[in-house]
Amino acid sequence: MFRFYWEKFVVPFWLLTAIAVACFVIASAAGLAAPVIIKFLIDDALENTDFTHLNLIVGSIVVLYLIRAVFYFLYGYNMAKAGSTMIARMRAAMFARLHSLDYSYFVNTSTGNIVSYFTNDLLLIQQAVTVGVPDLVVESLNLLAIIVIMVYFNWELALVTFITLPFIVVAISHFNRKIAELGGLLEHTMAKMTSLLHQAILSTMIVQSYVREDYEYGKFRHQIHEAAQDYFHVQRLNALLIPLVEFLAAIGLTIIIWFGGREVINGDLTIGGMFAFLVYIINVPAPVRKITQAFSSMKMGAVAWERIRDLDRQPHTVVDGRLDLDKSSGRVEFRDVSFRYSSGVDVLKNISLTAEPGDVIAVVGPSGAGKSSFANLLLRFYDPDAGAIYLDGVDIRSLKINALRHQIGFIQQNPVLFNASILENIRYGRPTATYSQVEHAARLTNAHDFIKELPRGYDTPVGEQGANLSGGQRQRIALARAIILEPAILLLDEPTAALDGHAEKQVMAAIRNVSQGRTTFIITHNLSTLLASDKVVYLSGGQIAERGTHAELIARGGVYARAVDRGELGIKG
Ligand SMILES: Nc1ncnc2c1ncn2[C@@H]1O[C@H](COP(=O)(O)OP(=O)(O)OP(=O)(O)O)[C@@H](O)[C@H]1O
Repeated sequence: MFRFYWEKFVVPFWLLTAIAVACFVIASAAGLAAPVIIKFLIDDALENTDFTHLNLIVGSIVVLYLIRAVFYFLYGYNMAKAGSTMIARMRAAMFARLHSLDYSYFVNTSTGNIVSYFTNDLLLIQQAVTVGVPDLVVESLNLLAIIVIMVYFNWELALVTFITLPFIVVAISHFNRKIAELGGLLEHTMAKMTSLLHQAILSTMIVQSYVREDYEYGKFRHQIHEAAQDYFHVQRLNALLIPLVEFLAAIGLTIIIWFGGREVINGDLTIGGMFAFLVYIINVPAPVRKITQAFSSMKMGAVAWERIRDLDRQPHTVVDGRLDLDKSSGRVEFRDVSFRYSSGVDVLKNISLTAEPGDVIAVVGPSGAGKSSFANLLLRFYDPDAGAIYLDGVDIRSLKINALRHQIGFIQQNPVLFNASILENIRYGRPTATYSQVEHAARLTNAHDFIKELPRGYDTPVGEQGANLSGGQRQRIALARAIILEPAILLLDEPTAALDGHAEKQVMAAIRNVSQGRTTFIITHNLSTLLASDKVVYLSGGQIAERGTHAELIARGGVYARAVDRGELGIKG
């Protein structure tokens, strides 16, 4: 646990933390000196009715507390600066790491978990470094100083007074351990709640259309109830802890009054000395409580860090290549490619296929045949288990992933648009594109006319997930976004499947425009596309069952023709 804080916090921010500790030592020394001055007040100034002495002592107390206030501020300032910089760096590194992870990680991990790394877990670490670590260091010093001063003043009284100290330590650590355990539960409940909330926001439309608001609310209410219970248990312990510690401290106080009183009566201790003792003992519970709280906060932070490190532990199955590729011709070859997801059977088996530059290849097949997996391999979201895919004769595993993906304009069934203007969405992959380049891309995809009609033209915000636009409009913007990169290859995964007849026609016209001169793989059920393709590849059970033009395949009367006949491929248009 300490290693984490040492490596991530103390070492990188050694100057800030050292200054902070120095400031604290000064502030603490000023605070601890006050009772000594009060002793002089009682024993000298009051005893001798010396007004000058009294004024001097009062003045010193004001100055001491001023010094304490200033240095406490400087201490808090430096700690906060180091803590917030550390968290900002961690957040940035985590975000960068997130985007470098294999696609399969996102398929297999719940979004709520990932969100919770960035929110709840980072918050726990933030609390640990900005409150826990400094408290542990400075309050330990504080406690040590109090003990040393008390022993120095009167070691016998100090020993008697400290009889209650072990009880205070045991009580506090017992309670804090329980609080930390419950805190862990609360953390878990909060992560589940974040996950539910995230899902609820994403699926509002489905929830409302299926009139399942009550059901969703019921699920959420259950989590709220659980979180409230956990929170209540934590607070109940906290509520019990403080009076208990205060009671134990009061016993310490009583001992001082009794034992110290006897010492004063016997003439072995001055009244001022006894008063100073009382002030110190009152100051003991706070550092003890803070030290044990700091321990549990640091423990929770270290556990959160372990959870976050899940991001670092993910293996890279898709390893980046070294070769750059400026402009591809668009010649793609699948050579004997087989692939399976981590668990399960081969979803693609011995796929061999060549696309010459400019070819339009339609990939068809029943649901589950492996069409999207075929696209995933070309984009290197996964790598084949056997065989290889070549671009311009180079194994794509040797290419830099970024260089490969720059050559491919990828369009999905439901395009993802960012909550920004149309302009920003179209030039997402090429932020330096000029307004006229954006407009040119939009004209090619038949999007310019409808964009011009919008109140703010290219500056119109598309809304969350592009909700301000129709499905066909979203798809044409996504096409413009792909085309502005001038990719050699277009990879279209059922681009019109979610559209009605009119929108489908508009998008298909746009696709015809932009596929000119580009190698195009289109997973489709659209008849006109099948008719216009150079080659139809019929996938079935992960294998290429047949290939040829649509007309050839129909004339052949094989599995493809029979599947079309039986309406199994859902071909329309
Ligand atoms: N991430 C995954 N992990 C495990 N299995 C998967 C994963 N994605 C897809 N599969 C399985 O791989 C097989 C092929 O899926 P794929 O999505 O490639 O089919 P498809 O032809 O595109 O289907 P559809 O037309 O329904 O979209 C299916 O059996 C599917 O269940």
